Amino acid sequence: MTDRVRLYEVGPRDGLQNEKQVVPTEVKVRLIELLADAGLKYIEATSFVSPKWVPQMGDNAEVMAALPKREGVTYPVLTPNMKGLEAALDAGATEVAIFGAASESFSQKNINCSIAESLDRFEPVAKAAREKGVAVRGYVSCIVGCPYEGDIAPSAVADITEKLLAMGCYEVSLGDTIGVGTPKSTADMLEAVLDRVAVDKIALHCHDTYGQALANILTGLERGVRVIDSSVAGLGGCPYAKGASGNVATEDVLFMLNGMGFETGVDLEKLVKAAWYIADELGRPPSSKVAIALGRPD
Ligand SMILES: CC(C)(COP(=O)([O-])OP(=O)([O-])OC[C@H]1O[C@@H](n2cnc3c(N)ncnc32)[C@H](O)[C@@H]1OP(=O)([O-])[O-])[C@@H](O)C(=O)NCCC(=O)NCCSC(=O)C[C@@](C)(O)CC(=O)[O-]
Repeated sequence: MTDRVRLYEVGPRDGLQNEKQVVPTEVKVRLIELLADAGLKYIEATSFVSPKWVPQMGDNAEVMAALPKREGVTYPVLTPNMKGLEAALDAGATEVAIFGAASESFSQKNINCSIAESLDRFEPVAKAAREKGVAVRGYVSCIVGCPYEGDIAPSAVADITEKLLAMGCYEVSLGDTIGVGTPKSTADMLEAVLDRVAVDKIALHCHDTYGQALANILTGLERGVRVIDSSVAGLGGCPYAKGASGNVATEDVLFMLNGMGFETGVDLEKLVKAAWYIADELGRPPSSKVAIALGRPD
């Protein structure tokens, strides 16, 4: 049996949230269509956060209303609190994500509360979502380094991961928000987490700021991680983490997984088409090696 990896596409949300220029709703929706055409089954579509904090996601309800209806495709959205959850449910979300951090300072900057307060906010969100049959994913930011505090203790990542799972998250995505991880720090962090949590509950979410993402993902794959977050064309960055530019590009991850014989169900050629589409819309080339190497499709 071929080993499967689930690619969880974050381009339309994590990828675009930091864009300074307004990206029209129809461009976001067309991107999502192209990603679904490429075979991606999890496409994080938008976030229900404060439009004052992240204006680019202010068209969340419009994006949700225009999503392509595709069998077997899930469009998760971020919901930091009950207000976000209610709006997401009204917009028809079937999967939501709560997002915490292993760093106190990052938690304050990103969601305006401490880690403990964030968990108090997430608890009712997770409960209400699950009561409505809506799946809940968890995120932990700053798994190896924080833009404000520097190195993060692996035990802090394990602590919050356990708490998010205890709240009913079906999996927790571990985010190297500013891409400072290396295979050594990623391995140390994973060792602490996997000591307490089953590997099939864990996803990796690597930013490629320092060119380490593929190596860090490989470190995760070698330890049994089989869900990888990535962003088409290498779009991305968190507005509350200076230097967080560039999620690992989905097409770079896919090229590696194909070469290693992993099954993903994603078509590289169609994915590269999506990468060039959004790059052209943003007026700059994709920041992924693979999209550049394969070139703009005819
Ligand atoms: C969390 C809050 C809302 C707290 O923000 P707050 O100011 O503490 O919230 P509040 O409850 O005091 O409300 C203040 C105002 O915001 C409104 N409000 C309150 N909640 C919502 C909501 N859900 N949707 C829309 N509006 C909302 C609320 O109605 C009120 O409006 P006002 O009365 O002033 O007009 C704020 O800090 C926020 O929106 N932060 C943005 C966080 C964010 O989106 N960050 C980027 C995503 S995380 C990420 O990228 C990392 C990740 C996941 O990819 C993994 C990784 O790479 O590490």
